[in-house]
Amino acid sequence: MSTPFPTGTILGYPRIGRRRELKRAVEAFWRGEIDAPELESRGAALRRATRERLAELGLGRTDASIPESFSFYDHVLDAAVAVGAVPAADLTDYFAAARGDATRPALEMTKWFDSNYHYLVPEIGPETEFRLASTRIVAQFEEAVSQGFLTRPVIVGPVTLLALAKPSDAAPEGFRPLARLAELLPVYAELLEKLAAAGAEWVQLDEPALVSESLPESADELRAAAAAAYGMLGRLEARPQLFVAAPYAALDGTLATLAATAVEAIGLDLVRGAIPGSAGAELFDCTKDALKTKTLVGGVIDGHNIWRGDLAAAFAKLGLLRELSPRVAVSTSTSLLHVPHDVDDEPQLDGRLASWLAFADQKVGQVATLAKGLVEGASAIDGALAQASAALSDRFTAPGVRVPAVRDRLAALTPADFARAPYEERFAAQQTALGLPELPTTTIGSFPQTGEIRRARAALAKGELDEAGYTSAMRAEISRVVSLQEELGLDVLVHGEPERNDMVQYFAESLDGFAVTVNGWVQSYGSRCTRPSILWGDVSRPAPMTVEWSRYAQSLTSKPMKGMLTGPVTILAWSFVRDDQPLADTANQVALALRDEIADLEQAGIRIVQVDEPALRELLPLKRAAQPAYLDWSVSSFRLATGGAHTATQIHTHLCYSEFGVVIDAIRALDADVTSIEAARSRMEVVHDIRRSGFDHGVGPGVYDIHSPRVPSVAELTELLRTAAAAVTGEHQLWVNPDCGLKTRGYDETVTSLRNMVQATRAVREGADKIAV
Ligand SMILES: Nc1nc2c(c(=O)[nH]1)N[C@@H](CNc1ccc(C(=O)N[C@@H](CCC(=O)N[C@@H](CCC(=O)N[C@@H](CCC(=O)O)C(=O)O)C(=O)O)C(=O)O)cc1)CN2
Ligand code: MET
Ligand SMILES: [Zn+2]
Repeated sequence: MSTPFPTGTILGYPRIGRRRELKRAVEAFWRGEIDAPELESRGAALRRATRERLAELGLGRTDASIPESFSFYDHVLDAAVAVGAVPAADLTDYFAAARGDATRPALEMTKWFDSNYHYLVPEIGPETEFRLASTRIVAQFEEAVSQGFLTRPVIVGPVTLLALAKPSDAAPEGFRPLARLAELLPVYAELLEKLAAAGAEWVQLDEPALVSESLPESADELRAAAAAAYGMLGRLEARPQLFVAAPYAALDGTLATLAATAVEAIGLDLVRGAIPGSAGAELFDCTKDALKTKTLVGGVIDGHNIWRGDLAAAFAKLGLLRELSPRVAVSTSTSLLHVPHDVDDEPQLDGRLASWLAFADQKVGQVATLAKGLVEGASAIDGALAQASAALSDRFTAPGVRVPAVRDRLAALTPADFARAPYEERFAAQQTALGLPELPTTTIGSFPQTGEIRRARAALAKGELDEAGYTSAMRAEISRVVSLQEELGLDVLVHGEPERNDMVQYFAESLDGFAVTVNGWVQSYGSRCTRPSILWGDVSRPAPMTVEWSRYAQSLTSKPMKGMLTGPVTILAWSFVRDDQPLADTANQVALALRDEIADLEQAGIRIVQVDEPALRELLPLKRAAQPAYLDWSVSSFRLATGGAHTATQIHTHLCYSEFGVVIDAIRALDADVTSIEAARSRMEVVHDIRRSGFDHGVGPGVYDIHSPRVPSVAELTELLRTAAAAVTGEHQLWVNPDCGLKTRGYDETVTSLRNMVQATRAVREGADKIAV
């Protein structure tokens, strides 16, 4: 008799640690302060604490309900290393693959589905040799066993690993890594056999690629791959039972594909997707029959947001799932990687707001509650369901959630509020107002966030430094950054953003309708974390947010100083957002606050304002049918934010994190006067996309990659600029800038890189007649 699937589980748990212990440990290792054995032992201590905590919160110690989802840096990298696709003999190699070193550049990093988590993109070609190169996950399972746990190892599935990989440099034109599936599967088979031999009852294979319509592979191709993969792995003799999880959206027709294989359990995201067989999610009879033999793991607790939510509705979904199979379990919709650890760890949060929230630990508690309901019947959890419902009603009616003045202002908007004067008119007015040279040089906003800056902010928070002391420290930094830019010869300056802990949290701290956390860290990539703000009520701006810093910065120079704001879509994407009204309405509330800020910046003498929207692509729905509506409201909110700017005020926007192809029309529709865009890692490919799209406003394709400490040479920058200048000709202006903000870089490399950038620009300007037009 094999062990049944646990009645309650989660797809994964935060791995950074309640106090960012993992960040501290890996960064200490990188600095050479601790050695590999010490890092290993700190990792082990964290894993042990996680298992103990999850058991305390109600997951079973020995029923495979605790996921083994630890990673030192990234779970996609872990899977790629395990199958030999990315060579890494030890931890030093492993981090070198992630971050680059003297011998190799870092792997590319990109967004994990529609989240603010970034994974490393493995490079796979016809030459890649797959072999079981690391059994770290087996060792972790054995480590758990030695502590008295029977956990459930979690691995990125073979289809997702290949679908997320990119072709290696050696691959021929048109090659897709998924073509290597047949050679990869035996390695997964070997790993599964080793896990079975170690005593694993269940293994979780994460296959979010199966829900996405935003990958190069078509749904048919992904389905065929899933059929091949789980057909083969299902037929293995000595294997653990397989749980295939499909988080982030509905499985749609791929559910039938998985149902037809021998996998024992299927995880459905029932927060994003409907119950199979319900309206709009039809099921054929043969699939219905096949599902009766599977455990259906209902992801009814939202892993991607922090609301306590409607627990009774979640339980009702499980009831509907039971009509499809006698074996139903409750889970989170996604890994809890996207949420902070514990609401009870936020003493500064308003008690009423806190009662509406569930972070990872509270969500585990919710899973345990619903599991109890599944086993003992609804009456056993009546009280808990009623409490959650009461908190939900309280949330919808509390003061600040619906503010009449904010709502009246939104209701009174007209189409004119979303449009500026025609571009040609703006262009002429701005040329007169700004008098910029050809190929104007600028940066994206932030300068390096030094330890000194962060320490000043920490001292302010602890009361060791007063407001005046903090302001003068930040002003001193702004003044240094302005002098540096003048010395470098840049044309459009920035103040450097030293006063911002984060480009979203900073605004959340000064807007009504938001709350911020103290310990609510969420991993963004590797050791980097953010504390997403909580957007719980109607948004308004009690006072100007950036004006005094910008006014001060402009007072130091006669060159134009860019005002620097974060756009509505990005503020939403990087916060936890209320779910009681359409995102479009929330975005427009944020937009109005930004619109007022732009007016105040103009009053303060600022002639250029940049409104960053790096997350425009991130929030794009995974399902095609939902994309047009998203693009419509996201573009509108940006236009509302910027639509009040004077004709002579130049509006810039900035986007990063690649794959612009699909959103290029939306970028054009933003109608920003100048758009700076990540391009260096793709060697300016994006410039051609821009040209093909008929984009005719100003554009600044990033000429160097700020995610790497490497300093680009003048020669290489000149070459890139010539490429860009040849592609971007016509009525609009080409701008020269790095890929993104410089906050994660050090000063040494920043200064040299910018110096080279300015020198390359001068070379291209002087040789302008030699550029093909
Ligand atoms: N929200 C968000 N998402 C984003 C980005 C972004 O900038 N913001 N950029 C892209 C890439 N993602 C990134 C995410 C985080 C960081 C990052 O640098 N994070 C910092 C924290 C930034 C922060 O909030 N800093 C605070 C708190 C800093 C801190 O840790 N202070 C120390 C004390 C000070 C000291 O001694 O250093 C402490 O609390 O222990 C501040 O400056 O005030 C980190 O992990 O280290 C960078 C890029 C995409 N998504
Ligand atoms: N203005 C911001 C900065 O320079 C834009 C960053 S986009 C992730 O840091
Ligand atoms: Zn950026």
